[in-house]
Amino acid sequence: MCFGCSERNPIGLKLKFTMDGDKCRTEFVAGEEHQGWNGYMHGGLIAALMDETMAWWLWFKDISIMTAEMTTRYSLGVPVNIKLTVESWCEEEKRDRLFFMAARIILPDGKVPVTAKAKFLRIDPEKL
Ligand SMILES: CCCCCCCCCC(=O)SCCNC(=O)CCNC(=O)[C@H](O)C(C)(C)COP(=O)(O)OP(=O)(O)OC[C@H]1O[C@@H](n2cnc3c(N)ncnc32)[C@H](O)[C@@H]1OP(=O)(O)O
Repeated sequence: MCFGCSERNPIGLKLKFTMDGDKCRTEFVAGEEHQGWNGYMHGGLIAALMDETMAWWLWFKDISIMTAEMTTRYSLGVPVNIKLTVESWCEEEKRDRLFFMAARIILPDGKVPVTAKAKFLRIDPEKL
């Protein structure tokens, strides 16, 4: 019952993903229950949105992974109650095992308040 994408997780984000060319995308509207500071989305949840969108890029290609490392750059606050677009893509792959991924959040006016980079390692799907 994934916190990011399961329809059955009662407190989950219930994200749905699509692949468009080399990008994986989802949309999300944060509510007041997702706030940190008043009116702004909690940074940990922003990271979760991006982690999940990068993981799904790999999942669409049938690659089972774990996040091994992630860096998030918060340049602007992310307001609640507006539609966010989250995009991810793969920047590099090493030995068919280590995937260098990137993601960004896009606001309705085109501003990019947060970007992330992460390393994902392929794991044996039987271990999931
Ligand atoms: C339906 C779809 C649902 C999708 C849901 C996705 C959920 C979102 C994704 C997540 O949030 S996953 C949860 C958060 N992540 C974790 O809990 C991961 C915890 N860590 C682990 O399980 C292991 O450390 C890991 C699987 C990442 C790696 O363990 P391994 O035993 O497979 O690897 P090992 O430590 O032996 O390292 C293998 C190689 O990778 C290298 N490596 C490990 N960590 C690295 C790193 N951070 N950066 C670069 N290289 C790294 C390591 O040096 C080594 O290089 P060599 O092969 O050359 O020796």
